[in-house]
Amino acid sequence: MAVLVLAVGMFLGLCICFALFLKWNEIRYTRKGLPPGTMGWPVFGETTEFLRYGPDFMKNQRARYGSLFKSHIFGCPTIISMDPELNRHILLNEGKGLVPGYPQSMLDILGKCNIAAVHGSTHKYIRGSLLSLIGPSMIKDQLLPKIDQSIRSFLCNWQGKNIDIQERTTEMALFISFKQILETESNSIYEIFKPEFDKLVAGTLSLPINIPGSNYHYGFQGRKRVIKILRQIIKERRASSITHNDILGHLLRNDGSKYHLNDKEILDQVITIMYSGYETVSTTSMMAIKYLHDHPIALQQIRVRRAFSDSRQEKPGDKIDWDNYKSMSFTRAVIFETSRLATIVNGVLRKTTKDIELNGFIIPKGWRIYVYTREINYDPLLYREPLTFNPWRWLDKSLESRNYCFMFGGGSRLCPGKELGIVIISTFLHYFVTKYRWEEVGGDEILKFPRVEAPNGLHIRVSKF
Ligand code: HEM
Repeated sequence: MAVLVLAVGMFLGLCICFALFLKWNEIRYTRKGLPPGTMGWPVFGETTEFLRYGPDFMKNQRARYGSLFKSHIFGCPTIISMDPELNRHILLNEGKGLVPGYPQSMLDILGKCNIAAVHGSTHKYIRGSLLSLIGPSMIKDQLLPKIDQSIRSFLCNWQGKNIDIQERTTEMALFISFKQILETESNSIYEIFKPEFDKLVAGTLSLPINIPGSNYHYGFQGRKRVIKILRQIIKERRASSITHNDILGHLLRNDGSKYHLNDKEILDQVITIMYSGYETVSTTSMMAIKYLHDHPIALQQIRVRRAFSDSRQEKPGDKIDWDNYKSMSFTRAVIFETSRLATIVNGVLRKTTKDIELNGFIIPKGWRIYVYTREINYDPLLYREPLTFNPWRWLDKSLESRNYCFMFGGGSRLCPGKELGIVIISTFLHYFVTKYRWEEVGGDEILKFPRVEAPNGLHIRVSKF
C-alpha cells in the first residue's frame, strides 16, 4: 500500500513539475504585444512536434492562433508567419531590420563572408559579384555549353542499369557546379574534394556543439580541408600563366568586373555557389523524374515539346543553346510544378535586428521569423486542384511572377541562382527523357518533410528510348 501511495505521489509530483516547467516557459516568453502561440518545453521548445507532425503542426497552430503565431523551434524563440501578404512584406523589408536568420552552425561553416551572413551594402556587393558570375549573360555565353557537355557525358552508359536516381542527381548537382568553378582541376581532385564538402554540408545542418564526433565538428574539419584544397589551387593558378575560363578564373582575374573580392571572400563565394545549388537542384531533378514517371501524359508532352522551338527540328547531336533553352517552356513548367507540389523549400528564416512591428504585434529584437511559404503552394485560390501535378498551369507565364510565388524566395534575397538551377535541371531532363525510358523498381518511400528525400533511395531501371 505504502509503495502504491509513493508511486502515485511521485507520479503526481512529476506531473506538477512538468506543468510548472511548461508554465514557466510560457511566462518567460509572455510579453505585451507578442503574437499568441505556445512555447513548449524549456530549451527543446516545440521542435519535436514540428519535426514529427510538420505541416499538420503548422496548420493546427494556425487554426488556433491565426496566421502569425509564436513558437520555440531549433533552440530559438520564433515567430511563424503563414500569411502570404505578410511574408511578402518581410522579404521586401530586410533594410528595416529583418535580416537572414539561418542557424549559427550554417553561418559558422559557410564562412563570415558568405552571402547569408552579410547585410546592407556588403550584401549588395557580394550578390552583385555572384550575379556577374552566374547570371543570365554568363549562363548564355559561358556556362550553358559546359553544362550541356557535362550532362551528356554524365548520362552516358545508363542503358540497362538499375540506378538510384536520388544518388545520381545529388552527384550531378555537385559535379556540375564543381566543374563550372574549377574546370581544369575538376577531374583530378573531385574524388578527394567531395567527401570533405559533404562533411561541410552535414555540419551546416547540425547543432553548434564543437566536440569531437559531432557533425558540427566534422563540418568544420570538412571546411578546413575544402579551404586548403582551394587555397592550393589558387596558389598554383597564380604561379602559372595559363588563363582559366571558369568561375574561379573570373574571380581571380577580376577582368572587366567592378567586383573585386579578397581571398577570403573568393573562398566563401565558391563555397556558396556549390552549397546553394546542391540540394535544391538535386532534389528538384529527382522529384521531376518521379512525377514524370507517375504522369505519362506529361512525360509524353515533355518528349514531344522537348527542347527546341516548333519552328526548328532537332537533329541528333544538336546541343542546347540559349535560344533552345528559352523555347523549352514545357520543361520549365515541369520544374515549377515539381517545385510547387513537392515543396522543395518550405520557407526561409529571418531574424529581427531590433523590435519590429508586424501586423500590430511587436516582435522583440533577436527573435527568429520563419517565413513559412509551404501552404501557399497548396492554396486552391492560387492553384486550381492544388494537389494535382499539372505542369500546364505554368504555361501561363504570369504565374511565375505572381506576388505570392516564393519558391525561389523574394525581395533582395531572391535566388540569384534561379536561372542557373533551371538551366541545369532542364538540360538534365531534356537529355534523360529523350534518351531513356525508365521504370521504378523499388516502390521506394519519399519523405516530404522537413526535407524532400527518399530515405532508401529512389531506384529505377533504365533502358534506351
Ligand atoms: C531549384 C533550384 C533552387 C531553388 C528552389 C532555390 C531556392 C532559393 C530560395 C528559396 C532562396 C531564398 C533564401 C532566403 O531568402 O533566405 C535562395 C537564395 C539563394 N540561392 Fe537559390 N535555389 C535554387 C538554386 C540555386 C543555385 C543553382 C544557386 C547557385 C549556384 C543558388 C544560390 C542561391 C544563393 C547564393 C542565395 C542567397 C541569396 C541572397 O542571400 O542574396 N540557388 N534560393
